[in-house]
Amino acid sequence: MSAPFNPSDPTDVTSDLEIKDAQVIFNTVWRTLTEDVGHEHLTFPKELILLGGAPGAGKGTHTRFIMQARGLTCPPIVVSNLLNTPEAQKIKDDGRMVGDQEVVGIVLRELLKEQYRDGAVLDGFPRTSVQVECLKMLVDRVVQLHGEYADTPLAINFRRPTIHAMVLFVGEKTSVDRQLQRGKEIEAYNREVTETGIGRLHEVRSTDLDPEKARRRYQVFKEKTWDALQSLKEIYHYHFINAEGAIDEVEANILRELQYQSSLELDPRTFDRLSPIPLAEEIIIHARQDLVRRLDSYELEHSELFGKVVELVESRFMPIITRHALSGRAIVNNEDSLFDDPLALAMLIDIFSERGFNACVDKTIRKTPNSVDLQTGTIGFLEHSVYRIHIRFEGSSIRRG
Ligand SMILES: Nc1ncnc2c1ncn2[C@@H]1O[C@H](COP(=O)(O)OP(=O)(O)O)[C@@H](O)[C@H]1O
Repeated sequence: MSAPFNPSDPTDVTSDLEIKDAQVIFNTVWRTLTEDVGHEHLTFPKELILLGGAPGAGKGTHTRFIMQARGLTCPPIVVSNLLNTPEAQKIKDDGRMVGDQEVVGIVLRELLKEQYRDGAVLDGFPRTSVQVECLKMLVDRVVQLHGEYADTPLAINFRRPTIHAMVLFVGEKTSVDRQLQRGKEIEAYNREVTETGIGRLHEVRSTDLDPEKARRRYQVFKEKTWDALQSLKEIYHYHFINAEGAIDEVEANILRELQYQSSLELDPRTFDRLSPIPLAEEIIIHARQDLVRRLDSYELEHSELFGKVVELVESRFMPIITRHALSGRAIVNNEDSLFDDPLALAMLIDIFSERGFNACVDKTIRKTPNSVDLQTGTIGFLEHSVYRIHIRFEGSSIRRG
């Protein structure tokens, strides 16, 4: 799945040395994990959403929204919260980055948890080009496991992984302003907790309180993380989000990016099975032209029947529908034998569509007893069809004078 390193490619920012580092780190982490949990428990999420962006870009703010959009209910994995040893804490306080081996080890172990089987959001990984290389190696291994377990009872735990990289972009000024704003918000919140004794104190990053440190964090992001995130573009579904705007604008940008992409996400066998069924957006493209063609063919080829259906709509349906003009909903029952011809029903639906109504028909068979065999006691029934037609349209918004 990962592209081989190509030194002549200017977009390939990873050096040979970093790849070697990554290989050593990844192999060490993978070996330890395999020894600890066993090969058949190396079950990683089916979907990984990698959330990247400058500090203050809004990763934390938008995580819940992104998870809802993807139907994920497990908690997000905030990588910096996992790095909570005293040494890591000191490094974070200085606005620097924790070592790759520690990060990769912790992240991979976390991803094995059952709750992330369908998908996980990783906030803040990968942050360096070595971490990107480790991620690629992880994905390659997971694809390999998918192949190994394909025709076994464990296949469902080893589905082909889908990787989305979502990068929220903001410039330095916004990044620094928002980090400091977050610092102020957390301080105000903590003051309230102290005064009222209600709630739990939140951790304040020292970089969120000091403009110089906040700027340094942004610089570290630009120098180490930005290119690493860019390199994900070549290999995974990459979503670049302009996150400079207001929260609802950013959410709209995210939603636009995360449109359903089943051809890329589903297992190829599942996709093949579903592909004969057209997508909704495909069938609506020519819907209007198709309707016009059908109506003209009714007029030209079945004018007598068409005339009768139009006449029936006018005399029997419209008076009832008109009475429901406020609500925009009417149900009309009809037992006319005209509709025993399926073409008449098709005409009815098309006539309503052309005039701006939505009609849908429910057919039931009504049985009326009409004879009894006195010898056997068997009752004979007369059957006839009843059509219940549900009509919807945009009702009047003016309800009172
Ligand atoms: N689009 C936005 N407009 C205004 N403020 C925002 C926006 N996105 C995030 N914020 C604010 O910026 C601060 C940092 O956001 P956060 O989500 O913690 O960033 P990150 O997780 O990327 O470091 C928070 O105070 C948050 O309320």
